Amino acid sequence: MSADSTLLYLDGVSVSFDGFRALNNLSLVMLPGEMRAIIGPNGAGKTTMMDVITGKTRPDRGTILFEGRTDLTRLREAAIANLGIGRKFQRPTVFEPHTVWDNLELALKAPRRPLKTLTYAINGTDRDRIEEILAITRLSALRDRQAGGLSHGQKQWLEIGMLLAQDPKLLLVDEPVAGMTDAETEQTAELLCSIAGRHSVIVVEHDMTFVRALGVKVTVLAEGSVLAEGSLDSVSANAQVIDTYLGR
Ligand SMILES: Nc1ncnc2c1ncn2[C@@H]1O[C@H](COP(=O)(O)OP(=O)(O)OP(=O)(O)O)[C@@H](O)[C@H]1O
Repeated sequence: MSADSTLLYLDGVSVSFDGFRALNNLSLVMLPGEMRAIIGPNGAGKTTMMDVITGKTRPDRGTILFEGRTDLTRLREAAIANLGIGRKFQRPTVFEPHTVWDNLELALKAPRRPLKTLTYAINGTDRDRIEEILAITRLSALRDRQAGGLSHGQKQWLEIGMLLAQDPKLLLVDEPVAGMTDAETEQTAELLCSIAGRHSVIVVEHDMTFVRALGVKVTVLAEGSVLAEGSLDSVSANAQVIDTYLGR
């Protein structure tokens, strides 16, 4: 596929650590607005893939293009974040002493926004955007609650909301449902489905119930390369995927 119409284009990306190939000729294409689930065994290279996209790790070789033209391998982490690539790590990092609303307001003011000034005052548009994010993340009723008092799942949603406040074009989400209840897991799938389209989303997750609930194309990584790609049903029926990851 030509890179022109893609949001993210990885071609032949390799990374070695002390001679060990964490990514091995990895190629992957994401379209604007697409959500993709990445699965694979421990050590398959999922985190390393996120690291090369966000500039935390430099690939030894290969092409990584954003919006078909920006070469991410030449940019630093902050510059990549400024292009509109947001990342959510596994553990929630919200400002615990602050309220849910204040966390979202702080995120709106954070550096990605060109309007940031010391005299920033919240305007109606920002207020509407916070209301919208509260509704998406199901936190409207908890707006005045201290973030530290939220459940683990609610903290994860708040952090996703804080990333949404920065209006990313691409959101990378690492194991969002680890430690969540079944109900929270289901709600997280709904939340991510509701933001796909407006944002592209890459979700790394081991929880197959959650991946099924997302209902999106799945990429299976193993030994630093793509082992299979397609619907969860099709990759689950793939003999190599069963042998390497899902088990018989
Ligand atoms: N900075 C590093 N130095 C040395 N080896 C590393 C480094 N980062 C990753 N690796 C190795 O690269 C391989 C891929 O690791 P990675 O964390 O990307 O896998 P993963 O698919 O995210 O695994 P998991 O599901 O356990 O999170 C592993 O064998 C890991 O030990």
